Amino acid sequence: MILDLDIGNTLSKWRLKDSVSSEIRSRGAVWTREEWRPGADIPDLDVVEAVRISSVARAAVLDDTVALLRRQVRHVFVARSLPESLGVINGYDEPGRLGVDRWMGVLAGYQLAGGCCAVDCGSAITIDFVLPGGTHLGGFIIPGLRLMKESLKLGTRNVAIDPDSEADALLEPGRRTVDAVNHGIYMAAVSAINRIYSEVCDQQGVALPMLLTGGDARVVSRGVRVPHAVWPDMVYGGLEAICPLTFAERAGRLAGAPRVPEPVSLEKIRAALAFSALL
Ligand SMILES: Nc1ncnc2c1ncn2[C@@H]1O[C@H](COP(=O)(O)OP(=O)(O)OP(=O)(O)O)[C@@H](O)[C@H]1O
Ligand SMILES: CC(C)(CO)[C@@H](O)C(=O)NCCC(=O)O
Ligand SMILES: [K+]
Repeated sequence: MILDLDIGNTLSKWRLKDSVSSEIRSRGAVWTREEWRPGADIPDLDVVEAVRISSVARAAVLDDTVALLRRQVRHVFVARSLPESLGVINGYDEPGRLGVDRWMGVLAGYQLAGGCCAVDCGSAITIDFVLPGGTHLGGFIIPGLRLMKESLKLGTRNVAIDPDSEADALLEPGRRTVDAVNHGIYMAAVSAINRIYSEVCDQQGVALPMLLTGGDARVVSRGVRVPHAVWPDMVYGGLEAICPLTFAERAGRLAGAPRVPEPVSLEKIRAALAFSALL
């Protein structure tokens, strides 16, 4: 079995992948904390022959995790943000400072779609761009839905947006605090994503497919007007691409990859942008 780990600021997500059939056998998430201890909600390491890790947690958390895993697993691969990988040139002035989860998303997106806009809706919402030739332009970082809500301190932090809510209902003015906050932060997130996408496609003169991932991807997806696909395993896709282990991975097949969405024409994007500029 291969253990893939995506250690975020809030949650550490894991999945177990069969190294022969490439099937995903199980998955889970635990709070990111001081030490990653096998327990009830963590897979049995005895069956694991290789681990691949993407971590944006503090260095000490990663070091402890790696030390613990190395005692029981032979191959432990830790992904890093590099100046160039798999034909993608990292757009950061200091490439190592780009969050490795973003780098994994960009590599997966490029492998699947060529140029694309990779959006990760987690603790933060990150919006990254890579052009068809492999130039990563950099991106945008805004607070995620939960962070936005917590920062308001209106006693609404425990009432999450119902992931099954209709996007249209979320766009109505709220008539109580919890709705005003939930609808407000939702609008802030989706309108930022729509606008940033249009601005960058306009600047670059190219209509790019959009891919969405992260804990809030499903609910955000309902409000994003730009054609896009949700790819829950996009960060894992980057790990598969950069450190292929199974037969399918070596052949370039990324687990759970969606169909590449067809972007609308650049003319339409520009027309929408020109219209918003008038408002
Ligand atoms: N069980 C859960 N616990 C906490 N957050 C959850 C849960 N389920 C969904 N979420 C949502 O997912 C978001 C967290 O995103 P994600 O799962 O991608 O991990 P993260 O560790 O916070 O992200 P990052 O990698 O950006 O640090 C939160 O904003 C929250 O709204
Ligand atoms: C932005 C987050 C928190 C998103 O998970 C992560 O990618 C990170 O810590 N990045 C480092 C800063 C940067 O990417 O510029
Ligand atoms: K993330």
